[in-house]
Amino acid sequence: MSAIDDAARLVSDASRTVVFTGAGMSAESGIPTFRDALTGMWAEHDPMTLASPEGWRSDRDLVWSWYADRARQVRLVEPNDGHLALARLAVAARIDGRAVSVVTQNVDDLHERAGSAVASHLHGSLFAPRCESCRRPEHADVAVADPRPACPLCGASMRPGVVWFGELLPRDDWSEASRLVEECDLLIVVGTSGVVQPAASLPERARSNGTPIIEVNPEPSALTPLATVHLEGTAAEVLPRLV
Ligand SMILES: CC(C)NC(=O)[C@H](Cc1c[nH]c2ccccc12)NC(=O)[C@H](CCCC/N=C(/NCCC(=O)O)S[C@H]1O[C@H](COP(=O)(O)OP(=O)(O)OC[C@H]2O[C@@H](n3cnc4c(N)ncnc43)[C@H](O)[C@@H]2O)[C@@H](O)[C@H]1O)NC(=O)OCc1ccccc1
Repeated sequence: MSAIDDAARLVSDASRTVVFTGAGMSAESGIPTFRDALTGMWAEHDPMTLASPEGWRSDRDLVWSWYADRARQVRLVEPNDGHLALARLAVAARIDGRAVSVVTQNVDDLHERAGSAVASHLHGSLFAPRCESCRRPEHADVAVADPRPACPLCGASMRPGVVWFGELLPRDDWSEASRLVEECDLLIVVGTSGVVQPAASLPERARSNGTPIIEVNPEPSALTPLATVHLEGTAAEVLPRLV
């Protein structure tokens, strides 16, 4: 039996599937992966600096503009066949009482725009700006505002609603993701290099529970050794073949 047949059987036998996605999931929509995020005018910046509290404190305008640029980019693209296949998988599963939950590291809204209910945005969202002081949330449209807006309530600066390196993950999203992975009977890992913690510990937890893992990635990743089945291909090519 081929790897795709093995994977398709695991998918059809599972009753509680979790799909854990990274930047590779959105690559075919035209959103560069994190490692390639710095193309064009941002090429001269270090992502870890831009995506950190230190980077923010040293240049709020630069960091805000980077995120506003990324939010505008996401609004210009569409979910790809991989996103659409996952939404279909969840609908098909729900019909016969099974569950498919999406846990993502991505800060774009392409899963939602494809029709998936995202159970957990581990690293926040480009479209959830909030006040850096009173934490007052603002409308998604504020995320693409340039220049950087102030909080209408306390006058402090708005900040992107993402999780920066060195920041704790949103408690509810982390506990929901941990619960779903603990209880799942299949984990599908799509388009992640598996190097960012604590997110990358979730597949390790599934593996230690003996849960089968399907990995979809054109390259080997840090998570490939954990995979029961590694499907060497892209999200938009492979996922439709699992539905
Ligand atoms: C780099 C790493 C070593 N550093 C960390 O993990 C740090 C520090 C750390 C904590 N614990 C540790 C333990 C050990 C070592 C380090 C640490 N973690 C943190 O800081 C976390 C917060 C991490 C969250 C950071 N925010 C992001 N994003 C939001 C912002 C933004 O987006 O700007 S992370 C960001 O990068 C990550 C990128 O990874 P991937 O998604 O995997 O993307 P990547 O580009 O790497 O890979 C793409 C993959 O797709 C594949 N691919 C490409 N095309 C396709 C395709 N078409 N189809 C399928 N696959 C494809 C490629 O082959 C590749 O494999 C994503 O998670 C993304 O969200 N906070 C924290 O732990 O707080 C408490 C604490 C605090 C201080 C000290 C200790 C503890």
